[in-house]
Amino acid sequence: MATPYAKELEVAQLAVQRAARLTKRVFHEKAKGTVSKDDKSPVTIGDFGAQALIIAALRHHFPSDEIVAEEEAAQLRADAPLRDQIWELVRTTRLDDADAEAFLGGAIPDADAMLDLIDRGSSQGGARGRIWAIDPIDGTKGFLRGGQYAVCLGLMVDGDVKVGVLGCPNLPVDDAAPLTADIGGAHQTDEEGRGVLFSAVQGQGATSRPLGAGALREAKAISVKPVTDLSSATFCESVESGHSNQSESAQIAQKLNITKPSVRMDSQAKYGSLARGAGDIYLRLPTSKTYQEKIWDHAAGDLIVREAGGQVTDTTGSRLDFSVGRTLASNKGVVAAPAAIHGQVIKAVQEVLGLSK
Ligand SMILES: Nc1ncnc2c1ncn2[C@@H]1O[C@H](COP(=O)(O)O)[C@@H](OP(=O)(O)O)[C@H]1O
Ligand SMILES: [Mg+2]
Ligand SMILES: [Mg+2]
Ligand SMILES: [Mg+2]
Repeated sequence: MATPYAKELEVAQLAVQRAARLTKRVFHEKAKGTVSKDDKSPVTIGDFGAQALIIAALRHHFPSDEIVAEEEAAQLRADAPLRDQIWELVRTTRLDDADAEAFLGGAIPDADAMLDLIDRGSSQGGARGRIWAIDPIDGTKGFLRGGQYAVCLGLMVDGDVKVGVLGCPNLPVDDAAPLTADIGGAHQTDEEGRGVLFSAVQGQGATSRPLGAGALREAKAISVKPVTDLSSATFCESVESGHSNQSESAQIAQKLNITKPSVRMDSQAKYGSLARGAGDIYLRLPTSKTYQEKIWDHAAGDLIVREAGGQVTDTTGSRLDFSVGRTLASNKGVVAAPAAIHGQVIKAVQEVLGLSK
């Protein structure tokens, strides 16, 4: 019997790898074609281009699947120079391996087809059927700042995440590298030391491998690091204070007798770092009463950490619920940690947030 979701996994890994290749080209450009969206958040030509390439591969293999993706093409339809800049990137980005490129369905025919592909990510999500969640660049602010970012893809079936893939071009390849926020000294070029592809299928464990430019590289099984002494634990959180309450996380760390300062890192690279034992705890504490986390910001990372032996819940201790639409409308915040200590962390979170019963 074939391994469940083997094809979805392979398509997702290669699609993320190809999209990451496009984002790396933009990362090294001075001009990233940044425009701001109606919610004042930034988006670059890399976000749009990566979304087009990923959706092209998904449509080729799974044409009747639904897609929830962060970006939309409306702004591009009214801005021909921006559209053409993105089209040039998309047209010229492919995997080095001809078989892998052909497997993804080959080239997008023209700029209009590219816009239509980007707009295929408008599903409202929900509890029924096969729905992909795409964050073409998670951590756009990190991407613009020269820090960490991630190309994120998850597949939900009836609201339950079955496949998760994260491409992290700026994380060290070495799973044992200590967790640092910066992207490695100037000596580390892209090729030699950076770029990781994390993936997981529900019930089949989690892996990491070097992010390649062609066929998939050799994978290794990964797992969270067992924490014996909480006071020496490393906890990570957003760089952006607008995305997570950093004073509350400091209070929680204090309650847990954690002495090391937090590692502030953009994007779902935090989930990947936990899954391979580089970080121990991830705290994402609400900064507003009304903000609802997007499903594309968490679907892949949630599965990868849980398949690596971690536990991921919101601040009340409930699992993240991906079945209610484009947002985690029934959750508040995120707490991720090795399963053995998650209960202790949640207790401290609830005391500081005043949620304890
Ligand atoms: N008020 C808020 N609270 C939590 N997350 C927020 C937020 N405003 C924006 N975000 C999300 O935070 C994501 C980045 O997370 P992190 O801080 O861990 O890097 C952004 O993803 P994008 O960069 O894809 O837009 C965005 O979706
Ligand atoms: Mg965004
Ligand atoms: Mg995001
Ligand atoms: Mg994004």
